[in-house]
Amino acid sequence: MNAIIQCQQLAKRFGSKTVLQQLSFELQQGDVAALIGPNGAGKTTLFSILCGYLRPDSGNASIFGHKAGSSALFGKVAALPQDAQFDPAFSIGEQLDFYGRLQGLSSKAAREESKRVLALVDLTEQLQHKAGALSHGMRKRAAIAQAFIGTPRLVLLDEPTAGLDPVNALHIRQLISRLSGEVSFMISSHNIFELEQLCNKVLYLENGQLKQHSSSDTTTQQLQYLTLQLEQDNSEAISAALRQLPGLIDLHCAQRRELVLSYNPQHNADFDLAVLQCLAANGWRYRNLTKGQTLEQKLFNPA
Ligand SMILES: Nc1ncnc2c1ncn2[C@@H]1O[C@H](COP(=O)(O)OP(=O)(O)OP(=O)(O)O)[C@@H](O)[C@H]1O
Repeated sequence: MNAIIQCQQLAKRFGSKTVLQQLSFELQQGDVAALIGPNGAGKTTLFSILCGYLRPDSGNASIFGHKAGSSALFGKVAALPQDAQFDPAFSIGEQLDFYGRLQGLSSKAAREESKRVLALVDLTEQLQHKAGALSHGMRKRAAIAQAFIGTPRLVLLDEPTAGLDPVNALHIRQLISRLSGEVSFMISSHNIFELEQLCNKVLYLENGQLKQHSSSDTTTQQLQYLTLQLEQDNSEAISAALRQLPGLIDLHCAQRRELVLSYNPQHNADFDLAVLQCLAANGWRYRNLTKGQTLEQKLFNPA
């Protein structure tokens, strides 16, 4: 097996707060791996260590056999940081050219590369546009394009579809799926549904610890889903209470007044009942609670 990422006993603290604890896992060539976990679980910290932006306090992280962040990985590993931004003063093309030049391309080759990666995310027309003239979704797609400059063999994407509408999110998933034959991916997201469609491996982080590390064949297929439509704008309070329920794997706000929960019925066979009991105990009214596929899956993957 060709390991692309090997982490052994990785640990990281910020001051007195332990953010990652004794994290050990391996990803193989061709894997599309999901990194999931609640807010503050340590996903971005792990990404930052893998990218070489942060050093672990102890343990090892290696990529293609080299220490994370080492110069041997230059051009082989690319990342989309969670809050990637473009400079509003320059055009998208100029900024992508700059990243291409940093990778050693000539001006002409960098311009061709900028066009190629913008075409991947359907932004060919926006080459000359400044970032400020693009919608949030377009800026996000341009940032994803930046991660594909050159020929990276591993791409780390932190929340690649956050803030995108369902159609744009679908385009990004299709792009990842199309490229996954040539490139290995590690993707962090709160949207477990998209990860289920894309990923063959799941890393579940909670409080800086790896709770599950397994193939999606054996993990996500065991998961069940609930969509909870609320009567009022009290999703934050309800989410906080539901996150305490045993068996919960992920919870996200799919849209205003709609929460989507995934859970492992092997950990809690009566999870749906527990949700109803929690709502009743707090006097929270809801409009609808459904089991199964999301609207997005029904709309875009009717088969
Ligand atoms: N530079 C820092 N200094 C101090 N604490 C930090 C720093 N970066 C992250 N943390 C803390 O480390 C913990 C993990 O943060 P991290 O951003 O890795 O979580 P996450 O899983 O990516 O969260 P989210 O899903 O909200 O993006 C949090 O408690 C956060 O407050």
